[in-house]
Amino acid sequence: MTDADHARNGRKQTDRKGRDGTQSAEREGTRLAAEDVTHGFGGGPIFESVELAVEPGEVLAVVGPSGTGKTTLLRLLACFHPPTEGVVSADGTDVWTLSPADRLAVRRRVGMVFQVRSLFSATAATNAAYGLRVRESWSDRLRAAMRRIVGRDSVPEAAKDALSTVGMADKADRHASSLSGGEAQRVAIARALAPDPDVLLLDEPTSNLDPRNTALVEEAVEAARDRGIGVAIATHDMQQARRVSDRTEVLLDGSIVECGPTDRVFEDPDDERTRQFVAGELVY
Ligand SMILES: Nc1ncnc2c1ncn2[C@@H]1O[C@H](COP(=O)(O)OP(=O)(O)OP(=O)(O)O)[C@@H](O)[C@H]1O
Repeated sequence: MTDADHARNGRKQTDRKGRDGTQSAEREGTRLAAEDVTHGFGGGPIFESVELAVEPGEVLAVVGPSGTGKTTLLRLLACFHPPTEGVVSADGTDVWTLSPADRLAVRRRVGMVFQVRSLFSATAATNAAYGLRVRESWSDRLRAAMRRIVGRDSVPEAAKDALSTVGMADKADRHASSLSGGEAQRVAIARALAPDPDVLLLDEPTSNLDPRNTALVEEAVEAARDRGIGVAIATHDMQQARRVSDRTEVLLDGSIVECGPTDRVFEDPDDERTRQFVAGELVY
């Protein structure tokens, strides 16, 4: 079965309605894929021949123990650097054959939230609006700078919406340094969501978060999917993968050992190592 077949089979049979009951706006989206990708850092490959695709309006979980290369894979999908071998493509085009300007345009359709929290020293609202500001033209940026100087700076609606999505609207004016770890992570997700990306890449978004913050982050993932965004979430938390994802890929021992609809991967895995990993019997 091809990866695209897995994608179609794996897509959950939920209707694509938003939390307010309205149908999400149809968007074309971007299909981001790793095609036969091998990557290493000079000392042999970390993983080999990885096939993976983030489909619009779908949540893909990439699961595996610590150190298997989940972060590396997300960074390759985010076009941070080229793979040692193979292709990272956006809608079928090898991103590393594009001009730097065209590749930047692809990168701007991708939001990434890193495992290490990385808010700027500013308010939650300013952080959430950051991605919008860097996409503005120079003249718009100049006007925004003038508004800040004269104290008439306003928070863009998209940043407010994104903060609402992660349940942080009431803390928009709080400085990043005063936020709890869970709140800061939710603002980081708002920052990635505000520019309305086609693809959202989340690296262990809830490691070290309490159940309430974890639930809010998972709700934001669902809201993103409802808007037609393709989400890839790297996690070592199998239960989280089961809760939020339509499709799961298991990265073990340097390759994808399992790929398919999440329910199937959990209930009837093809690979014995997946069964052991899911059952918590495989200890790394
Ligand atoms: N820039 C780098 N240079 C050299 N080795 C690296 C680099 N980045 C990652 N690695 C190595 O690649 C392997 C995979 O790391 P990666 O962070 O992708 O794994 P992971 O599955 O995301 O782990 P975790 O769940 O702990 O974050 C590790 O052995 C790591 O030490």
